[in-house]
Amino acid sequence: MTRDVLRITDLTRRFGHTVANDQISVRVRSGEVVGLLGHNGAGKSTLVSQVVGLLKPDAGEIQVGGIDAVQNPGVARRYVALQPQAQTPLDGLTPRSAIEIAGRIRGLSSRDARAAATDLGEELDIGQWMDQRALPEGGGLSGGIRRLTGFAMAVAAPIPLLILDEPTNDIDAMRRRLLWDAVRRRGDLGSGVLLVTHNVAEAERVVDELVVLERGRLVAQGSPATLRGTQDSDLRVELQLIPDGRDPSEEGLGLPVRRRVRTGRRTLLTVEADKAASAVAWAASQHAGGRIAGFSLSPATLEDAYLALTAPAGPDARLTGQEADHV
Ligand SMILES: Nc1ncnc2c1ncn2[C@@H]1O[C@H](COP(=O)(O)OP(=O)(O)OP(=O)(O)O)[C@@H](O)[C@H]1O
Repeated sequence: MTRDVLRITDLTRRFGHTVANDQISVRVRSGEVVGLLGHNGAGKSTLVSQVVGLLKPDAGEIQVGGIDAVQNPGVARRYVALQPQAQTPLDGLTPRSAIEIAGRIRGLSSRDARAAATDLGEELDIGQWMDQRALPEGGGLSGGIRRLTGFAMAVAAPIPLLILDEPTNDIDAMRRRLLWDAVRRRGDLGSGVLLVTHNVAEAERVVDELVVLERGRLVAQGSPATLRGTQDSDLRVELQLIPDGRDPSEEGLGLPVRRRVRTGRRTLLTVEADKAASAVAWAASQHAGGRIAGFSLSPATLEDAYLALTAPAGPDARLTGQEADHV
């Protein structure tokens, strides 16, 4: 039976006049990967810092593995492993020794810690750097290898709750894929995973649930399919706008559009599959008339929905949100 390894209820934290977390409720069950999304300053790190006892909430509750983490942060901390957003300090250590130390701190025997380090070196394809020493000021090991070592340290021993804060920063595309697989595997092995990321497109493939924060508030929560808010058959028409930035879709296409999101010189239109032919015909005529620079058709993605959910308000907004239902 799955159980909650993290239960956050009405969590509120202020810094002066800034409400960094405003009555946020989130749960993570064992075996579940929950993505925490939000733009810079949305309140993600503030939430994580409170879960691991680095900050005290102004109000609300945090339970980690059934322990009250606000009243007993030291006890709750035993149930959590955190890979922080900042690089883990490694100077003077090799990845192998750092991972072994992390495993020993988490209660593994020296033999099991050695085996865990070797296995993680293979899983993340960092075997060739495992015995290379990290030197001061970023010497000895690249940022990506340091980041992967930080991940391996967090997962060196099984843990009920794993918190990963931007684990894919600095990592090349091939190893990023290995890392996402490794994250999913930790969930499948029974950990609850809270994954803080900006990488919506890649996270979509590994998360069970998503929580979206925007300026301290929880603005959406649910499975990727729910948040996409569209049918699987829906399609996305992407318009590349001409340099003067005019968007002819603002004047209407003459057909229903589920969602319209503008980012810079790009507009993303989500349309039902049976309207795709009309939408493409419209886009082709706009292109032929020189009113757009180009267009493409592809499946609707979670990223489009995320951009719409977190669109800034106001007349100067560069994004147009979900209220643009029919254009
Ligand atoms: N120690 C602090 N003192 C004052 N304000 C703070 C402090 N920590 C965070 N804030 C403010 O709280 C808000 C949320 O910040 P937080 O770091 O939690 O966002 P975030 O979603 O983690 O951002 P990022 O993606 O950039 O890491 C921001 O407005 C930030 O300026």
